Amino acid sequence: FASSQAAPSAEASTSSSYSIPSEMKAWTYTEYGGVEVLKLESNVAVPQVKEDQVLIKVAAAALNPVDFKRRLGKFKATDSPLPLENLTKKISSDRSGYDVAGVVVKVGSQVKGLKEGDEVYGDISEKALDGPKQFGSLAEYTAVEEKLLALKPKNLDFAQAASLPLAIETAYEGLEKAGFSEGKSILVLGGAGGVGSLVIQLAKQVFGASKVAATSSTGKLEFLKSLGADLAIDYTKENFEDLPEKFDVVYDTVGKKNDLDVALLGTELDMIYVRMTTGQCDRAVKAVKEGGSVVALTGAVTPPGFRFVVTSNGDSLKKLNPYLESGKVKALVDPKGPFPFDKVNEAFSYLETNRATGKVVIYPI
Ligand SMILES: NC(=O)C1=CN([C@@H]2O[C@H](COP(=O)(O)OP(=O)(O)OC[C@H]3O[C@@H](n4cnc5c(N)ncnc54)[C@H](OP(=O)(O)O)[C@@H]3O)[C@@H](O)[C@H]2O)C=CC1
Ligand SMILES: CC[C@H]1OC(C)=C(O)C1=O
Repeated sequence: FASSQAAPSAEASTSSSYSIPSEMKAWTYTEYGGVEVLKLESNVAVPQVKEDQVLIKVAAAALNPVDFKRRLGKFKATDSPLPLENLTKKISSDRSGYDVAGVVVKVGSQVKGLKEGDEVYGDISEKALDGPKQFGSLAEYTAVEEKLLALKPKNLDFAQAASLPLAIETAYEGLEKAGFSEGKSILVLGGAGGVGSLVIQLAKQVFGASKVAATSSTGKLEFLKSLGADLAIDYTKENFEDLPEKFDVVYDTVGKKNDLDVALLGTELDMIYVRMTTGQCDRAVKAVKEGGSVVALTGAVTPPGFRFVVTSNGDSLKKLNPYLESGKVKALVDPKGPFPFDKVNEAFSYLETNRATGKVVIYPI
């Protein structure tokens, strides 16, 4: 079968004391579309490790919106090719899943800092959109460059660890790019989501924010405060940009509203019309102080806002591990999960409601 993996050279990987199969169970899709194109296949090729990679026996994975956006074909221009099915129905690769936590079972010949048996976590694709790996973490095994991984925090189980990488690296990278620092104030749009819930915590616990405000719907306001938000704003009742207080940084994790949100909210039509006709970034720039920064993760960007795409980096996780191991920063697994491996389609259906609280995790695998 065709595969993006070059045939590993003899010295690409060392032998392993673990017995590793040639095929595995993995979630895959061979065409773009909704959750209905997702299939749990049992004859997917186990990825070969390159010299700088380790093979991980996956214990847990987490879902991110980029997974379903890719599956819908939103990024096909820069995406890796779809998996191929050959005559004997072998599937070349599996695709979904960036976040992984598991055990190293094989190391490439150039790997220096990891060994078999290490418990690790990370985001497996260095560039989320620019040629992401053709295989993903929603599988029994996955291959990842050593530089993208860190040892799992000792106090976290695999499900908690898997919930973190892409979201915490996005939160951290956005705060860094915004020049956020001690004594500054921040407004987090989408404070209850995977990224927003970590922006609140990092701003408070790692960067030393003077004030953290955040938005969510009515039922999640206390959750925002439990994360460290000093001010929880109910977006179904007030527009944050109308508040007199302005902030040094506004971190927008919401971007454009989608129809589904309107359907769910369903009340105060005027408020919804306002929200529907203006993206959050248009509004975010009205809440930032002169000379402040507006971080945008998705959708149209209004100056002085800027948008970036997360870069996976194990060193960021290593830097944040002490905050996780001390409990200052908490991993947040959405209480509707974790979802077992055979329920990934249900997990995606839930994530795609845009209502997840913290992270949607797949465990056990
Ligand atoms: N550029 C990049 O590198 C990255 C981009 N992203 C993008 O950022 C966005 C957020 O990602 P992620 O946090 O994982 O998403 P989630 O699926 O976790 O977001 C769900 C959360 O969004 C909240 N929410 C929805 N609408 C609003 C609103 N109008 N105001 C306030 N909160 C709202 C919901 O709270 P409630 O139920 O109260 O509405 C819910 O808790 C996605 O579009 C994702 O694609 C994510 C990571 C990296
Ligand atoms: C351009 C934003 C895009 O990149 C990631 C990782 C997402 O989740 C997006 O929407």
